[in-house]
Amino acid sequence: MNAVDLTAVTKTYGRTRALDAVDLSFDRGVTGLLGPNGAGKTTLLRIVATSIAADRGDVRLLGRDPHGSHAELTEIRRELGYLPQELGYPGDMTAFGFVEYVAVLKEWNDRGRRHREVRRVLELVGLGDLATKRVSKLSGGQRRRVALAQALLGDPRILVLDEPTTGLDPTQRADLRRTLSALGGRCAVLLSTHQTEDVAALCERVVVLAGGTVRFDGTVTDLVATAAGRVWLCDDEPGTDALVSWRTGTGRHHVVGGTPPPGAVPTDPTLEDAYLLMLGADAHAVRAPA
Ligand SMILES: Nc1ncnc2c1ncn2[C@@H]1O[C@H](COP(=O)(O)OP(=O)(O)OP(=O)(O)O)[C@@H](O)[C@H]1O
Repeated sequence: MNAVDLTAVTKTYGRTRALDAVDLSFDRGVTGLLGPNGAGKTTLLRIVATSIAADRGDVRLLGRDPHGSHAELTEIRRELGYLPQELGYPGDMTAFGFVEYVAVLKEWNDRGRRHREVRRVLELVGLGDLATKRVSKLSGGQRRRVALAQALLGDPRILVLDEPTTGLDPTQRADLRRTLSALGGRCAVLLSTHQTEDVAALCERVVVLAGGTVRFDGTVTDLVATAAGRVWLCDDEPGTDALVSWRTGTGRHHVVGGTPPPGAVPTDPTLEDAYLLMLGADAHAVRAPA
């Protein structure tokens, strides 16, 4: 039995088909979900987190149907942690108070056990020393870690993280990677991000979504291999048929796709190069604002 089994899952908002007959299964390990804006990543994560229902298709979480009975849903939610893209903090709570509030909602009724668990998850995200600080006074990255702490309550078997690295500085991102890779050994971690380097550093598996469908599902190494021989460094401005190119800090041009410019030297592709090539024209929407 997989932790998560999705079969022909479809979700439509009005006229927008956010997910179109998606088949995916997840078990132990860290899977990165990549895709341009509007690809359907958050919709997929919200379905796995039982926050919304699919219109069609079958969703099995830990072998159970989240919309079968209230008892089944409760059983699933006990084993599920969810970090949404945006999380509101009611009132002017401390970090400890907020995580404890979520623990109460998750029916951690024994006060002593609950307090120990809240302290454990705050330590796990490196916020032990800031537990008594008001959330409103924390930095954006620290607040994101409070949000992560609540998702880790009870050592879930399914962990759903929507853009967990947003707002984290490089040290915090490295700490988060260490925490998540350790968790991946015993639970199914599913995370969405726009940071291909986080996926390259952390995930065994990568799923690329675009337009509500799965464009790639495999290892990071296999995705990177699809770009072999299609990325170059050159001194002169590349031709117009390159998919994308930019001038690097060394003054050379990094060219992805198209025909090799004169004097171009092949270079090892990154996951970002492979991702851009995989999405082709759609990928420009991702890089355009940069
Ligand atoms: N509540 C909603 N009502 C209407 N349309 C929605 C709603 N939520 C999502 N959509 C639409 O569904 C599509 C998929 O959105 P979703 O948020 O799942 O994408 P995403 O890949 O997470 O995007 P992003 O990277 O921008 O967060 C988009 O076209 C979006 O506009």
